[in-house]
Amino acid sequence: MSVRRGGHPALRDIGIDIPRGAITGLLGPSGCGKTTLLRTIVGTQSHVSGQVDVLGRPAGSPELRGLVGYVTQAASVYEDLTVAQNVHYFATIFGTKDAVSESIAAVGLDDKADAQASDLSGGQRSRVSLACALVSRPQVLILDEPTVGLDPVLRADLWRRFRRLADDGVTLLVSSHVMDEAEQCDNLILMREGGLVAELTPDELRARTGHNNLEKAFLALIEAGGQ
Ligand SMILES: Nc1ncnc2c1ncn2[C@@H]1O[C@H](COP(=O)(O)OP(=O)(O)OP(=O)(O)O)[C@@H](O)[C@H]1O
Repeated sequence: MSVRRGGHPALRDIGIDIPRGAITGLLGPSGCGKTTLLRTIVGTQSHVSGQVDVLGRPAGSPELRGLVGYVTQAASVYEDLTVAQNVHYFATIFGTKDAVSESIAAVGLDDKADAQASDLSGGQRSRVSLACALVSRPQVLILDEPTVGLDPVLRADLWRRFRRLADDGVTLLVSSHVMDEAEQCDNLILMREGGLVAELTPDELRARTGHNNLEKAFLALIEAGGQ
């Protein structure tokens, strides 16, 4: 599929398969089209040509709403509500009020459940957004740079939670700038300037480039034009 944004091509002839129950990392330089690709899969992107199917249905189909969770790059929370009220709001929409506590616990915010969102740090707000996405118990979780602004301990903790979700059968697609996070992924989609550079595992990336360090491997692949 291809996407035009602002009259210019933002994605060009992308053809990928994202495996179920695994963590797929989406990596590439700023502006290469990562968010556009995520929005296309969620079904919120206009000017898409070609075909995008999610769980066997066209992206954005009404039946997919509770099945696909999306956490945008900027935390989207209601500042005048508490953490619990934010998550409860989405639980009400999806009919999953029994999942409120487990979703707040899953992002490590139990002790902040009654705090007003406006009083939280940036990293805590991001985690509220994630809890709101988890509360529908989605089968597919689309995360746009979910660990930006988080300290290394919290980052490692979130990646452990992502792994547990994948082990439970959830399909995760996670965009990142940080190549050490690529290490945590089962599969990698590497992009550049709206195009697909490669679709491979971290080990395949190392083998193809001869670099053990994934950052160096990615740069080598980019310089070689994805060949
Ligand atoms: N609202 C918009 N209108 C027009 N063009 C846009 C819009 N948003 C993004 N673009 C363009 O689409 C292309 C892809 O942007 P996108 O946000 O998908 O990149 P990205 O890889 O997610 O970047 P980053 O890592 O910086 O978030 C860029 O060339 C950008 O200028």
